[in-house]
Amino acid sequence: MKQVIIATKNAGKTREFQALLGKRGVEVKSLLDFPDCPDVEETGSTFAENAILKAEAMARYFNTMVIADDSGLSIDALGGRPGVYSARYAGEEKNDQKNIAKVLSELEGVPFAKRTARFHCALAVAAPGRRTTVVEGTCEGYITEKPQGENGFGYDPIFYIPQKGKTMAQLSAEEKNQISHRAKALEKLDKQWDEIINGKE
Ligand SMILES: O=P(O)(O)OP(=O)(O)OP(=O)(O)OC[C@H]1O[C@@H](n2cnc3c(O)ncnc32)[C@H](O)[C@@H]1O
Ligand SMILES: [Mg+2]
Repeated sequence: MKQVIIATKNAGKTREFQALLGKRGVEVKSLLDFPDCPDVEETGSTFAENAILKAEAMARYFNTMVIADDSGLSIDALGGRPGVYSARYAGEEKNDQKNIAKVLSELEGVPFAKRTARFHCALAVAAPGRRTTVVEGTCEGYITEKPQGENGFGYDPIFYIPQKGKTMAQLSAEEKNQISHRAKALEKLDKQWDEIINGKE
């Protein structure tokens, strides 16, 4: 089975890529399999910039093709925050519960109709000697008033999807992988998948 390195240290993302790419006949390694690999500073101001930074740094480090995911939540009533700061919104320790608590307190008193938000995912594919490609996907929803559901990771317990009548964390992994920002971005790579995997320009 062909292997692909996903340049992420996030266990939740890693599980989703294992399912999403498993379906495409690809085995996923993440940076959790390479504990010595360096951290890449996410200094970009967009998801795409950060995905490119992570993908290109890790493609150089491993000297092979890698895919990086930079993602996050944009809340309209907060002017798009937490945005590219989603992972570390409540501090450098990247604590999901604290991030959720901060968002909920900032949204206190905002009525449901004004709690619109979207998840973004930018995927960058980088390989030595090849042009880096970026694709993006989004998923629309509303921020709830309290967390609900145990599945997924990050902000999933407070992200309500009207079409499902559930939060992202109340969906099964399979259901999330049909509608998520990550799944949507990955679908955009499907046309070039053969080239990506086989390393053709
Ligand atoms: O940079 P890597 O190592 O990939 O891991 P990270 O967790 O730091 O990842 P990002 O920099 O892309 O930040 C993404 C954050 O956005 C949130 N997020 C992204 N995708 C999500 C999803 O599918 N469900 C819930 N929250 C998500 C979550 O808080 C993530 O930590
Ligand atoms: Mg990160």
